[in-house]
Amino acid sequence: MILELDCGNSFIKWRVIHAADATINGGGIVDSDQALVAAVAALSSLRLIGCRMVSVRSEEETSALCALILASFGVEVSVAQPVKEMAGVRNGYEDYQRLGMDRWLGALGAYHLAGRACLVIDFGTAAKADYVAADGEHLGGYICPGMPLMRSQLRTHTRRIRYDDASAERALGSLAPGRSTVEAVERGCVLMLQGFARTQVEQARALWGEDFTVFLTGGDAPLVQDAAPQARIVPDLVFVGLAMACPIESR
Ligand SMILES: Nc1ncnc2c1ncn2[C@@H]1O[C@H](COP(=O)(O)OP(=O)(O)O)[C@@H](O)[C@H]1O
Ligand SMILES: CC(C)(COP(=O)(O)O)[C@@H](O)C(=O)NCCC(=O)O
Ligand SMILES: [K+]
Repeated sequence: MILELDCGNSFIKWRVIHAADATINGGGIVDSDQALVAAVAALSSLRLIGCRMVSVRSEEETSALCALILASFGVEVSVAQPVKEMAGVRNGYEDYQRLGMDRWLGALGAYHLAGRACLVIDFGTAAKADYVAADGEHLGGYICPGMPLMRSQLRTHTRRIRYDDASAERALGSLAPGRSTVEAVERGCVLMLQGFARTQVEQARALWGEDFTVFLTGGDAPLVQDAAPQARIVPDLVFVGLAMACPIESR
């Protein structure tokens, strides 16, 4: 079995797959290193032969987690590293090392799955869009605040926007004009994300006509689904790219 980890700025997404056929044994989303170890250790008949990781966290946090995985499960962690080119995709950044590894792996995974031009939109802590042309050229992309950041900026920089998580969740039952602060903020931010998605799709259309595939991923992708009905929702897109970047021999 292989442990796969996607360490974002807010959460760690994890799953355990069988090395031979990549079928999924377990997985989840946790908010700390300790919670990760507890969740993975709770899997019955766990037999890890390796671990691969993508992280957009600091070097220190990333190596601390690698050390914890080694100490807890006895496996070395293979951490995905920036490259200029892989699997037919060429990194489009002026400095390829600066492109977020989650974005790069999402682009790799998308191009692998689609085999043609693709637009990847990832709604995590930040919202990201990346463009890969039909010939594999990564054209670059966009980054803006995602749902968690928009929400917390409004809460932190205003005096009268205050509400709890439970009412936030209830407010998203509809996108009608809000009749309370929580509805106004939560629905307003979702509309911002939807506007972002629509604009990206428009731009892809201007570039490529109808010959492209749209991928939606990240924890908040479901909030945006209606704005991009043609999109493929692929929650594990980064893991697709991660398996390509960090192959682990099964034995
Ligand atoms: N099961 C879930 N657990 C935690 N957060 C979730 C879940 N489903 C959706 N989310 C939302 O997903 C967002 C985080 O997305 P994610 O892709 O994990 O971000 P990051 O990679 O930046 O850590 C948050 O706004 C969070 O509320
Ligand atoms: C843009 C990001 C902060 C997104 O992080 P996430 O929302 O996945 O937690 C991450 O991809 C990153 O740190 N990128 C480096 C900067 C860049 O891609 O230009
Ligand atoms: K991410």
